[in-house]
Amino acid sequence: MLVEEAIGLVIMAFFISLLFKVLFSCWISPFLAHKKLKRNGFRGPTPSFPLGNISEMKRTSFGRVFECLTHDIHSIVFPYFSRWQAAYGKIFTYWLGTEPFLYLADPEFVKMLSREVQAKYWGKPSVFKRDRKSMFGNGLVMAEGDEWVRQRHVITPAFNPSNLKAMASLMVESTTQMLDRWAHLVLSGHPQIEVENEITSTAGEIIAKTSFGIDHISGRQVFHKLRNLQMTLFKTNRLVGVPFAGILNAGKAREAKRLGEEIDELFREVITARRENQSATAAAEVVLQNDLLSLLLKESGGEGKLRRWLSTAELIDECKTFFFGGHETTALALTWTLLLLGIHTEWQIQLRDEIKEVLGDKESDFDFTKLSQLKKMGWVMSEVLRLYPSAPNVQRQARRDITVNGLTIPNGTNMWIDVVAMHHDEALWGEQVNEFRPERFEHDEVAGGCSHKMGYLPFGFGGRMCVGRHLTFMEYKIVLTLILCRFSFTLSPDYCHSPCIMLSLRPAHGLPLIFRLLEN
Ligand code: HEM
Repeated sequence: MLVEEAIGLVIMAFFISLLFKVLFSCWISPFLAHKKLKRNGFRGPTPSFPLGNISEMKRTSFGRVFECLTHDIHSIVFPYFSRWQAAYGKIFTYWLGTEPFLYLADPEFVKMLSREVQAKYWGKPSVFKRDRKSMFGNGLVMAEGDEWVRQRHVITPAFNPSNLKAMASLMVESTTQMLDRWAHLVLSGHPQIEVENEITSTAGEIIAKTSFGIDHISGRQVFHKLRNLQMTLFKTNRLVGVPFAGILNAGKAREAKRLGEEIDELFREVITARRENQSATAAAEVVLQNDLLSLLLKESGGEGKLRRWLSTAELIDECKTFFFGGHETTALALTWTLLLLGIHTEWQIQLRDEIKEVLGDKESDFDFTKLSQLKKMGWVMSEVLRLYPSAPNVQRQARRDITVNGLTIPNGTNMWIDVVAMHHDEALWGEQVNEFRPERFEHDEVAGGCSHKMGYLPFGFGGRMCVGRHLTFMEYKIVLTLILCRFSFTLSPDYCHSPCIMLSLRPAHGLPLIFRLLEN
């Protein structure tokens, strides 16, 4: 009898402690954090627990088609932030489930924050780390502290322009295959092409080739599984930040986990084969492939904190990070560029003239080391990333209490820097803020004449700024040059303007363009 009573008491104690934990994480802890943020001077829409402000955020115009082709997109893609900005200004708090977020669209505040916290001491929101674990693992995007410093030191040299140059031929190869397909379609009487999918899969192929090589059979399988994983994760309607919400999507979560494990296993094979190959050819100091994985494998040595070496598990996470961080962002920059050039055909002519002047007449003789001389193309890219930034926000998490301008941001608060809002802020850019005017970058290549240097952040800021941006510059210029040399294009009447956010900023209904082959 005594034993039974004891067991009963243990079970009861277990359930009481579980109940307390649930109550604490779903209600007490968020309630205290909410009070603290209010006490520290931050206002914002009232949350309900455990959903926070998610209900209002779900009421978006996702997929709605806009009659007029406006570039004034902030209230389209972030209607809830736009409403809350009108009520609370450019700095306010909101809640994703039980996670507090500080919304920032004030460049001066971001500048002060950046001065206050060095890159190494920034956190990345734990809630997103958990949610996107199968995509990024503990790779560079999610790493923090000394781990981040070590990874960044090993990875940065791989993105040196001299290393990247060797990848130009991989980019030309994939792009040419895509353009041959387009030429065939045009010649067979189908000049209308849906370019978003085309560009995204070509950019996926380019990033896979430049990151880990896909000629090897395992590399190709990894590429297809990575694409599947992305579809699985982002087709799910998830309640990020809401405790136990994963249970509602258990099937999808299991599928993502399974795909993640299969991808890791395939990468392990690719990496093991490379390591074996590498040691076999070490004496001859041969780099077998011109990709990032080969360069990272070459970067080894040191111990402890200064260990300039990535384990197989770390290399797997970095390859996944490059794939997910690098291909859609670049593909969307190109897609939005084609939209804008399809409308502003005078810029197609200007860019073609520039290509002729810098690279000459013959595509087969192009010297891609001269890409940096394509200045106007650089302005076009910057202007496209201003109006339609592929990465629409930058995220951080406080790892200690941070005081800025007399306001204390409590430890653990997530920060959401709204890049779309700052890039469309009339107070920063003037009356013509929503017009496509690449020439604004002519006399100010870095900030396009924005009245605050932190008002233009397509690649983030501070020490955590995008490590892959030079690869993007190169890929963007190569792909666009090859397109412009073979085709002229206009926007199809079938295009439906509907910018939306699905992790990145994309056209919800794709981008159909009408192509015409140029005579050489
Ligand atoms: C148009 C193309 C791209 C855009 C708009 C973009 C944007 C960004 C942004 C906004 C960040 C966050 C910066 C911050 O937190 O301050 C970032 C980080 C990062 N990006 Fe990119 N990116 C692009 C292309 C690429 C490519 C091609 C790669 C790699 C192949 C890449 C790899 C990374 C990595 C690894 C980080 C994490 C850096 C760190 O935290 O130290 N990105 N990117």
